[in-house]
Amino acid sequence: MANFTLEMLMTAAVRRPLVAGNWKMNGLKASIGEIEAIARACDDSISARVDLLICPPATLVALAADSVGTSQLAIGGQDCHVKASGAHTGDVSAEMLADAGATMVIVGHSERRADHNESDAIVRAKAEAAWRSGLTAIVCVGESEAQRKAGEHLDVVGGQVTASIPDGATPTNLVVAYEPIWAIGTGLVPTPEDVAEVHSLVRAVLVERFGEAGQAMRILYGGSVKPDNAAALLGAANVDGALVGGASLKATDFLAIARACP
Ligand SMILES: O=C(CO)COP(=O)(O)O
Repeated sequence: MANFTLEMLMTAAVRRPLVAGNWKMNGLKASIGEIEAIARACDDSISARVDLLICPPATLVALAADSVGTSQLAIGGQDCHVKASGAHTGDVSAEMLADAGATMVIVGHSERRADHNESDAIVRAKAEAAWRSGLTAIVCVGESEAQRKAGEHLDVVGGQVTASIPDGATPTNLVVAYEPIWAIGTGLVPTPEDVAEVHSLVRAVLVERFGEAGQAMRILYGGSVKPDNAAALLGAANVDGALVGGASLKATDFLAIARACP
């Protein structure tokens, strides 16, 4: 029991929360003021305990990275190609995102898996591409509503974590985001107990594969996180931050979620 308590204290100290905003296909140059407002707020007490990241559309990554300057707000991409360059019209590589000033990239978001037929193997290759360019990969996993109703959520998420994360993951180059598909953009949220159940499973899979390093890897929750439910969701066991969609488009809402980190 004493060991267990010590371990929990140590891991709590190691895992600094990350609150990340995924702007999806939203945002024009005129929206950069929201990112600047978040960057300014980063200079206060928030940045002392929480890492903040905004992933704008690819068209705004360079502008956003320039705008945040030396503040503590990081800028990321929402997807990357598996290759660094080549004949892939319309795609963006991890190398290009890094060149534009990004330090992280989301891979395997359920909208990419659904809209672009991305398999676990492709997501894994994208995470490797991210690492080759020095980016941290935020690997997304999550079950559908039908899978949840059938009681398959743990099997589905465990399988995705195993198959989507490459060998060589570390607490620095990998973040996992659990985003139940049925909670994205719907206003439906799992209970903190339901979130803790899945995050504990993800933690166990990471520790089994990566040993002690798995204890230090961050696992974010995403899906209808708002200022009024953030404290409860972020307080659940093994939740190390949030991946926020709609509520990240407004600096005030995003910052309220960041401040709700325990
Ligand atoms: O998909 C999400 C973040 O990647 C979650 O989106 P919402 O916060 O809008 O539900």
